[in-house]
Amino acid sequence: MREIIHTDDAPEAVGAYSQGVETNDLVFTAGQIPLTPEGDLLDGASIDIQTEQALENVEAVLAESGLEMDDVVKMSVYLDDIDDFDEMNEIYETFFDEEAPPARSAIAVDELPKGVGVEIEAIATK
Ligand SMILES: C=C(N)C(=O)O
Repeated sequence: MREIIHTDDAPEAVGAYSQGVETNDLVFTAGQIPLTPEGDLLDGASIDIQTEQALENVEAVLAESGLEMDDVVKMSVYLDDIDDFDEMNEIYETFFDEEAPPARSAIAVDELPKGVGVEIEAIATK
């Protein structure tokens, strides 16, 4: 089983990908950038605002599958600038149970789509 997830509560894809894909037991979100569901790109915003929007988008895609952030098993965070790591973490941690957050990778990359500062994706279990 492979089911495409789509919700108006997360932004439309900016390329040839689905907002999320559901399999029997797992939900994979696309990398979410700080783009609002209405299509406003927050590329000039501070990294905490960008992180919050990206995570709200992840949350919305998961919600379409009936899942919550506590169902996430692995997060991947891509930063345009590793100096944003601490500021990203301050917002990031507010989205999860502080005793049992998911596994995570946080990686600085050369560039991100649309010139944003952060892109975040999740793998969640049903
Ligand atoms: C933003 C993306 N997830 C992409 O371009 O693949």
